[in-house]
Amino acid sequence: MPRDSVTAISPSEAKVLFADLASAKALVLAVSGGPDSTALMVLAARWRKAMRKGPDLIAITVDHGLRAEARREARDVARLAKDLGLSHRTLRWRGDKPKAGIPQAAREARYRLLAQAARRAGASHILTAHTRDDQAETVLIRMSRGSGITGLAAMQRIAGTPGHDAVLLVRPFLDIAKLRLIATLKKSNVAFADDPTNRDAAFTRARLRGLMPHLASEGLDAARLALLARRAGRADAALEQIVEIVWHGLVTAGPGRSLSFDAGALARTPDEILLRLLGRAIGAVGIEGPVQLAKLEALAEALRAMLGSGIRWRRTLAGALVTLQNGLLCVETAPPRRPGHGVLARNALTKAAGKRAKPVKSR
Ligand SMILES: Nc1ncnc2c1ncn2[C@@H]1O[C@H](COP(=O)(O)OP(=O)(O)OP(=O)(O)O)[C@@H](O)[C@H]1O
Repeated sequence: MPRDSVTAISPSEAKVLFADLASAKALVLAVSGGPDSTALMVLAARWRKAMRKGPDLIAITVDHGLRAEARREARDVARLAKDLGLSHRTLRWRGDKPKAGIPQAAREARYRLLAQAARRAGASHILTAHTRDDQAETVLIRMSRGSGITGLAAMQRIAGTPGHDAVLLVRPFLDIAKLRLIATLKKSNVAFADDPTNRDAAFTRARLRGLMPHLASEGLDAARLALLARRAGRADAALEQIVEIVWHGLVTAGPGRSLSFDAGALARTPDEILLRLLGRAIGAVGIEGPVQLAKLEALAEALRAMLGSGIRWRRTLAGALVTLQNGLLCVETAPPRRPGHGVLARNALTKAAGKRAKPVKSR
């Protein structure tokens, strides 16, 4: 990174970063106590102080109960919040912790607690301190999984809070280098916590973070990866808009929650659009959650081969039944599995459909 770009964030720059939030009633700041979120708290507090009227700011720290130091770090955040004139609460993740998949479970618990706190405070938005470096790592993770355009678009500045869509999640620092946030804290002599799990090679993200300097020496630095995300995001938004128009032109609501499409029109639709139409339809009527991209691709490919053949064709995916007959593609909720047959019935159904049952998120 060029030396001149490692400058502290100025008050006028912070004003631009938070500008669209000025009319909110209240905002929750998600503050772990690490450098990024400590900078979020400091900059948001100064921004608010400079305004006569503006949102109430509530800093929230989630103690996941996973590290001994977490309690002390939460107390340090509380102390700094008080110095900055902000209200602060520490919320604890109670109950049994899973043996595997701790980062994902902690993340879900964190967003649940933050969304609850936001609702209680009448806050429309939760602000996190994700930086351009986090965005770059997310792009690398998605690349390693062979993600499509939607996945490569990585994180958005504003999106629904995962699992709690009614509260918006805002990432004002998504285009800001982490080093600039550290420079901001150093300039103001504000201390922050160091979480060693950020360097723990047991986690994919930490391992990819370790690769960043090597990739940067070949030109694949955080700025380039974030640029890729932005361009993918632009293409993804355009595709979604086209899909929206095509959807309304092609879809007919049938009995129950069923949806049908003219097979001839689908046959003329480009692969990416056909894929997204199918994904939407299955997402709307399926009862087993989001569908994995690779499974959707396999279904769309099989369907493409049958469109126009005149042959009756059926598949189930993610709790949706997809039927092609009489020139129509119908997508409806799959019939319930027979009670008492558990795994056997499930396997028989999915084997017949040539699919594995458990869907996971599509990217
Ligand atoms: N314990 C915590 N308490 C409050 N906020 C937190 C906590 N941990 C993380 N955050 C918020 O989430 C942001 C991202 O943190 P981190 O990158 O560690 O989380 P993550 O699990 O990768 O999040 P995501 O999955 O949403 O990318 C932080 O900048 C901070 O705003």
